Amino acid sequence: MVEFKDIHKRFDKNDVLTGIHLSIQKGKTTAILGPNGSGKTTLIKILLGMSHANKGEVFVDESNIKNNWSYRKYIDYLPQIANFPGNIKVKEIIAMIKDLRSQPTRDEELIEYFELTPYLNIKLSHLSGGYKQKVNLVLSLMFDSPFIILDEPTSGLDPVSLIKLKELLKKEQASGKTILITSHIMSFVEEISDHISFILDGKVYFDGSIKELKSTTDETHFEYAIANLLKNHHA
Ligand SMILES: Nc1ncnc2c1ncn2[C@@H]1O[C@H](COP(=O)(O)OP(=O)(O)OP(=O)(O)O)[C@@H](O)[C@H]1O
Repeated sequence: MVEFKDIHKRFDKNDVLTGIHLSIQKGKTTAILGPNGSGKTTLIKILLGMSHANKGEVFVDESNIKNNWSYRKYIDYLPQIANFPGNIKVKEIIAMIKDLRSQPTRDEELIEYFELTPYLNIKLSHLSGGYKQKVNLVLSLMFDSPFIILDEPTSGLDPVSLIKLKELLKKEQASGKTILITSHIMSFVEEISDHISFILDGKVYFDGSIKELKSTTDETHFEYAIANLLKNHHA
């Protein structure tokens, strides 16, 4: 569904991505993992056209994104940091985002699901980090698109909300959606991902299933398998 071919990205003298080759399969959940600053968000932004690669190409459904941006309306995107103006109320930001894309939405269902009804008249700047993230999730998922990209969706969520998010994503998976996530919460990644792509030093260092990762690293625990990748790389 998505093919990254030899993606290079530099910020000044910082070579962040130095030849990323990666496929994202339709109907599967892929986790892009890697240490802080390894370029996960940058790669997502390149896919969304929010950042441009210095070299390389991205194909969505075999079409080069340079020539065709229409795929973006089939993507729901949760940014790592959503910068919404603080003086806007929750219900107002939801209405504004709805207006931007005149498509059917399931905002009411999601507001109820994340128990946001009592917060609809509260200004965004008055919300706690976890509630801001829940609003962010409603805004990102309300269009019910077939491809979901979630950059650190677990950020700030308490254990109950995290379970709710996992259950929601499992429903999305069952309905055949393609999901791309980044997260540093390994238990979350292990529970919902079919495929792991681990970025290190600008390249894809491991690409495969969790089972393959465990057998490659000879570790039975996912978190240790990831740590093992890093340890062996730096050994
Ligand atoms: N607009 C920018 N200008 C300059 N440098 C940038 C810019 N965006 C990202 N970078 C740099 O690119 C590198 C990769 O950043 P990115 O946010 O993609 O990493 P990440 O893997 O998502 O990190 P994290 O796990 O901490 O969220 C970092 O060194 C970051 O400082």
